[in-house]
Amino acid sequence: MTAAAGYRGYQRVGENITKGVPDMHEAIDCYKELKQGMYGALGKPMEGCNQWPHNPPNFKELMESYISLCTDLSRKIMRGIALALGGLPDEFEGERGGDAFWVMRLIGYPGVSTANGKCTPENDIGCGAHTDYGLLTLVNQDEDITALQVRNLSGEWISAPPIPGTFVCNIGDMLKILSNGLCESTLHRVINNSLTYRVCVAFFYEPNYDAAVEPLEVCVRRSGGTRRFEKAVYGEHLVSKVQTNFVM
Ligand SMILES: O=C(O)CCC(=O)C(=O)O
Ligand SMILES: [Fe+2]
Repeated sequence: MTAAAGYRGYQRVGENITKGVPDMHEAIDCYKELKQGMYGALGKPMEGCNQWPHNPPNFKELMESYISLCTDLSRKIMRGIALALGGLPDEFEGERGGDAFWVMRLIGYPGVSTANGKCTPENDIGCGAHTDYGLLTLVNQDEDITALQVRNLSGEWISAPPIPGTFVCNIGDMLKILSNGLCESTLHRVINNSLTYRVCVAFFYEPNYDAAVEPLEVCVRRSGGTRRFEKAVYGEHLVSKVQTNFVM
């Protein structure tokens, strides 16, 4: 994983940083591949090819069909969210999300005994508190380990235990802006206190890379008439986050 590779590929345990603190996880990061020069200077930092392991040989093919299924599912969920917000079903299509960018992280969290060399749980932070950057995240987590926590409105951390056969869906920063705060981008973190290695596949469904994201009129009306957020360019938001996420 290097900046030159468009931040794509494998990162060792401790290489990912959240708010200055190394995270106890390893990961393979993939992003929708951008055609060279497609978004000019805005796209440059994220240009590169995904780095798929050669073993197992069908890995790339399998992940690409997973990405395609997750993209279709996310698009459908976003249509439902658009209706729930009082908008049209295709509110998140066209210039906002018609060419949705995506991110996928295959994450492994060491069990406590290997993470810190001791056998007693020590609350190692697998992934520090953060909000996701885009519209919607589909979190596919190991079914037998509870490690993901979300912060509720009272400021308490509560567990999001895995429910077999389901995804946990996070709302991202861009949906918070578009909905003028009617949807909250929930703060969450991961603490793997189990003795077992935990695997999570997180699929992030994002706006178009160059989308200028601002509160939808219908959401401004429904939330009292005041625009709570300035316009943000998704690609700029992503790059600013990615560039502070790694020690290079
Ligand atoms: O491991 C998890 O359950 C969530 C990971 C996560 O929050 C992220 O990668 O943004
Ligand atoms: Fe997250």
